[in-house]
Amino acid sequence: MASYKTLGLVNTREMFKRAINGGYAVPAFNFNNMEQLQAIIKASSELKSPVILQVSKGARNYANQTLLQYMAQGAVEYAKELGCEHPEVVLHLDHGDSFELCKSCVDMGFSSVMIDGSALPYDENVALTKKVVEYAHAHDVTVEGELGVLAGVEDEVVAEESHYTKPEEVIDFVTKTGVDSLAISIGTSHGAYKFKPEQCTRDPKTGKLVPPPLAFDVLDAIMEKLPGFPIVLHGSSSVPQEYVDMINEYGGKLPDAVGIPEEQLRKASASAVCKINIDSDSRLAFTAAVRKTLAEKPGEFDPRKYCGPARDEMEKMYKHKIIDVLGSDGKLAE
Ligand SMILES: O=C(CO)COP(=O)(O)O
Ligand SMILES: O=C[C@H](O)COP(=O)(O)O
Ligand SMILES: [Zn+2]
Ligand SMILES: [Zn+2]
Repeated sequence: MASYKTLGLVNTREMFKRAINGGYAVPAFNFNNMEQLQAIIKASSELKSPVILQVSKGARNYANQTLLQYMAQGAVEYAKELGCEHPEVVLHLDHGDSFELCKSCVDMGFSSVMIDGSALPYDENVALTKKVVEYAHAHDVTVEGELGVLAGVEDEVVAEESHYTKPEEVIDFVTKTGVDSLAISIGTSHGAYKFKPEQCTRDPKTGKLVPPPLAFDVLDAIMEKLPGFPIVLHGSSSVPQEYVDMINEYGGKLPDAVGIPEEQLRKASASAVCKINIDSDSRLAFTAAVRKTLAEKPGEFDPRKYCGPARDEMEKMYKHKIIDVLGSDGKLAE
């Protein structure tokens, strides 16, 4: 049993209050390996941004839960070495799917957990989320719940089955469960293929796919029901075309990958959306740099020689998100 406070981590409570009042969003970046974590901490520390380190169930299986916990603890110290006197780092469970998993993360020193009951019938989602909240709050750990279903590979939901969050449900859900933040569905989805080509139009000049806009009317209706309440957007990678092109140029095959235009994420960041989840863009940056390096230097077999450039590319991408999209640079409390 470890308390996140002894690990130097913080929960999301104050962080989200400031983000809503300040009109910006805190980046929630997933990590599965050392290079991603280094790039996230370097970007957020140098830019004096609060940051949420997200660990999925898949990440725990891939990297080992104990190792990840110590890595996050080490990340706080690394941030200090980089000149951040009081770093604000949250260690968050992404898409927790059971009470047991959430409990185990709380017990291991996570400062925030998501319980994703969005695919369950409404009453079961309420009951499960409430149970997690009761346990987590007893340890001062904050909880993210979810209403509405995202389309996407990870959710095993096809676009037609996704549905937007119902604004008429949000007050009841938040009141009954006691969650600290709410993930909503307004048209984002997980992965690098957020929209089918037939859902998009094509830019006549570039021939690139232009996705349909997010449902900002639904977001507005939710904000009206829950004034000042922290809202979370999942599936918010923009799938930068430069990475898709680079991957395809160096032997990859990502046809018609398309994400959320950054302009829309900027607009969301200025609203009550105070946490924006980005994972796929990091995978794309990493893969693009590795493919390029190995294609240009076929004799290379030292992983540092291709993971190093991949790490640099991710750091550049994270910095761009922080400065140009979410606006969380310079927002540490210190
Ligand atoms: O929502 C996410 C993690 O929970 C990540 O979304 P992306 O796949 O768009 O990066
Ligand atoms: O929600 C999806 C996140 O991008 C995590 O993905 P993962 O489950 O493959 O680790
Ligand atoms: Zn979900
Ligand atoms: Zn997600």
